Amino acid sequence: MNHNKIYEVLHWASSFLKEHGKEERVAELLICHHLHMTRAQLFACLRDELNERIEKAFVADLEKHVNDHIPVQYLIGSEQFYGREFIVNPAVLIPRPETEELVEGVLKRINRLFSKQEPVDVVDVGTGSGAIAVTLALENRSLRVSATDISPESLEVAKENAQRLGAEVEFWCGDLLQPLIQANRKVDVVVSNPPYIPEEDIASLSPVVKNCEPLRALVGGKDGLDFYRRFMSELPLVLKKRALVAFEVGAGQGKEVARLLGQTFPQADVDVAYDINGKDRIVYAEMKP
Ligand SMILES: C[S@@+](CC[C@H](N)C(=O)[O-])C[C@H]1O[C@@H](n2cnc3c(N)ncnc32)[C@H](O)[C@@H]1O
Repeated sequence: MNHNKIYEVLHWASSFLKEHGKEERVAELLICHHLHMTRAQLFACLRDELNERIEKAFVADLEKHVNDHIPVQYLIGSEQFYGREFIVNPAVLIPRPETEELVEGVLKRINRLFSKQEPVDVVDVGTGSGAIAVTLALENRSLRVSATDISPESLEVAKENAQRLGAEVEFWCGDLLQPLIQANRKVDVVVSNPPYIPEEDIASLSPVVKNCEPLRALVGGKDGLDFYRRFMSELPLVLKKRALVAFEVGAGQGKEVARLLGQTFPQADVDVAYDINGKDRIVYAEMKP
């Protein structure tokens, strides 16, 4: 029996995706996943015939992506973050490239603010897949990293990522910083990419985001700022005297989050970092004794 060649199926899949307004590169990502191959390996065997069972599974996934808007990362079960592969499923937000900037900024500031001799305690609040906490722990092995999330399902994914990637992270299930407050834990660094999308903006998000990613990971109340406001009463209870706070924010939120931090910590140096398009991305507050 004659089977379709890989390049023929790929060609058909790319047109199918294009026709439905989806990115054509999804075809390559999905076929590599089904063939258990890297991109380079795929290109070396484009003229081979595609096994019928694999073709069916591949087409079924393409249809889920086009018809049900399931993100390709959930279909293949992983996403790259800071050069590492993180497991993802619909219980967690797919880590975004923008959040890599937050990790980079935090690593730089930790090096500048804290002496190499003292242990630095860091907590990632709302860890999701664990992308931030695990990356910090792997990039700077001397950090003592903990992470919290309100969702036990998210924490399962984060724990699996920590274990597979060989990172030591202590996980806590609970509301914002409450697990640490109750354990009377103090930390040097609080980092968070909390839900920050205003309620009314959810309707205008792409179906891939609003129908598939957990709403609890996205919505930050009426104006998107609920989580930052709630942080202001909890941060003073966990932070040591010399400390760093780093929050990812949505476009247009930097000024208000900076104001909240300045009001809560009048001695702090607060600054907003912008992305290459000039949108506010991260607010940092550095407290010195
Ligand atoms: C925007 S996602 C960020 C996920 C991950 N840190 C990242 O950057 O990819 C926000 C996370 O906050 C968690 N979350 C929502 N409400 C929370 C709460 N009250 N306390 C702790 N975590 C919460 C969600 O479950 C979700 O994992």
